[in-house]
Amino acid sequence: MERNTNTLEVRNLIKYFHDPQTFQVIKGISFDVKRGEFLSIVGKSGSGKSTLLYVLSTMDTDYEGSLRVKGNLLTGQSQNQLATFRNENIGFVFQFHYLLPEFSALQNVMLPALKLGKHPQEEIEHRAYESLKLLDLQGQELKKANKLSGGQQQRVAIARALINNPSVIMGDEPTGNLDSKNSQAVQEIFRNLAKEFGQTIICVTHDNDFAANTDRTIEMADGLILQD
Ligand SMILES: Nc1ncnc2c1ncn2[C@@H]1O[C@H](COP(=O)(O)OP(=O)(O)OP(=O)(O)O)[C@@H](O)[C@H]1O
Repeated sequence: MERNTNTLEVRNLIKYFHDPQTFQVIKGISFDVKRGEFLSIVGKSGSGKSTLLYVLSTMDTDYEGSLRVKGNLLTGQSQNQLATFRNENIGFVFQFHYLLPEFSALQNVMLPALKLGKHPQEEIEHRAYESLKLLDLQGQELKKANKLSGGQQQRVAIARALINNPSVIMGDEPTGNLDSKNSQAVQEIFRNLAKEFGQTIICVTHDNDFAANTDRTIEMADGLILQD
């Protein structure tokens, strides 16, 4: 697949919240994200970044406009179809990693692939080891998640996001909980994934250094794109 194909296409996206009064939180935005692009989304608190990411991730389906990922029109698909699509194509990394604390790093990473149910357990385990190795977590595989450092836990969360080999990785403040050294390590990992494997990375961040490290930054203000 060529690098200048679009992984993501957003057209005339509008979203309302109705709590307590109806207001337009996303006011009609359109953009494309290319394969292998590392994109950051920045903007003041309340500008609509997380809301946008929820729509892009297909978790929020209550919007107007259209969303295509890898050429598939996702707007209007059923929750079941979207869940399958997400599991196969989109990886998530959050500020708080939501690992299962009593499960090992390896088990945490294997879970999304077991859930997908497309491959035998031994193959999934092998891929989980590979994924953890890629994130420099060799030797930590069998430790319980709650026995790992914050930076290690976040890298386990990234390994988990990678296990199904998603075309798109989305992060909501993925380094928000890390010190600058660990944050830089995570940025480096994302950059390499984009460059080497052509994965498309989209991260909401408050961190200007993080944004400066990405290929492209979309700045949101009041539900619109202020700068791209
Ligand atoms: N579920 C909801 N119901 C009603 N209003 C909401 C809901 N979620 C968010 N909002 C409002 O929508 C606006 C955009 O919120 P959003 O979380 O997208 O902003 P953000 O740019 O991600 O902010 P931050 O940087 O603080 O995380 C805010 O005014 C917020 O109060």
